[in-house]
Amino acid sequence: MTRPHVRVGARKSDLARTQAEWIAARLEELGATTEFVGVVTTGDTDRRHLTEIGGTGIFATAVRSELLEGTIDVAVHSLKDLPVDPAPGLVVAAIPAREDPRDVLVGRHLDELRSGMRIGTGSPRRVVQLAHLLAERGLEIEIVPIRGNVGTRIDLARRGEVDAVVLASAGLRRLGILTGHEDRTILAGLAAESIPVRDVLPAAGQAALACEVAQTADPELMALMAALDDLPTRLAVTAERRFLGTMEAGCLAPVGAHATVGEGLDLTLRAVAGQMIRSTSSSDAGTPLTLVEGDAPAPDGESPADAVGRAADLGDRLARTMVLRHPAETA
Ligand SMILES: NCc1[nH]cc(CCC(=O)O)c1CC(=O)O
Repeated sequence: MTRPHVRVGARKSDLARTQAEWIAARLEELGATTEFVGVVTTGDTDRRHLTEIGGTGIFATAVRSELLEGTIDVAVHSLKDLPVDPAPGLVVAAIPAREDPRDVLVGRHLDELRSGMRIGTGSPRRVVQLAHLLAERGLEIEIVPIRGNVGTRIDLARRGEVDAVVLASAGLRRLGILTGHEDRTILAGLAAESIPVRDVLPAAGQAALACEVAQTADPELMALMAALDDLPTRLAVTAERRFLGTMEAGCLAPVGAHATVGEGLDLTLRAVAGQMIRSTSSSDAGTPLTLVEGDAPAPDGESPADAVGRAADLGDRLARTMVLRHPAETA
């Protein structure tokens, strides 16, 4: 029998390529041969701020077209960058076990932050939660909009253009920049500290990968995908993404959502929504944050498909609670 050959496509950034290579390595362990196909996306060529380019899925769209055209067999995405609405003709066939879902402050440890410092982040979700956290600690810190890939953002802190930046732990770990399990550490010569999820909730799907294939993919490829799928991760991200979907919030909305999966696949979901901040100082953090939390215990003898349904219902239910409690526009 010949080994299946899988063309694995992703964006061309270092992180996207590393993630695709990780998936390719898993597929090779399962007996496949693989090749990497790099795809250039609008998000990579347009230097404007992401909130200005607008639209969701600017990173995913180009990679998805390659799938639909049949030039690649599997698209590897960061799940948090993948629009919640399914793409016609495509299916997320595998969600492997998630990495550390937390954000990391790079440049200063949390207790080294002082009024007058500047923190760089382009994410509205991070802005609203950091502003709130810093104001609570009596700090007046300017939050500066930045963007760029992981290396570019770390360099801003290294060169002192900002005192610290905020990055996803998962990206840093996948790139091998962050290692070890201490919450406070040194990374590439800079202070770094993982921010507890109770202080800054991650983006829905953060730290998880999504392997997307054509609905018409052959059974052999589908079997490989099934072997990569991790049910606890799928349940957690299903709850988080359904929350986002029901809120009608995109990946650029100031919304965080994080689900944990306990013994026997019991689920807990916590989510936060802020309001679009126009000012960028943490002293003006009068913007209300609304927090909601809910759980969905697993019944005995539940099938995996029913568990996914339960996760989706939890996300849906919590989003409805959020919409009732949260005052104004969140998108
Ligand atoms: N927004 C871009 C992006 N998309 C996925 C990751 C990293 C890892 C992940 O969440 O899977 C990052 C970088 C970051 O937010 O620092």
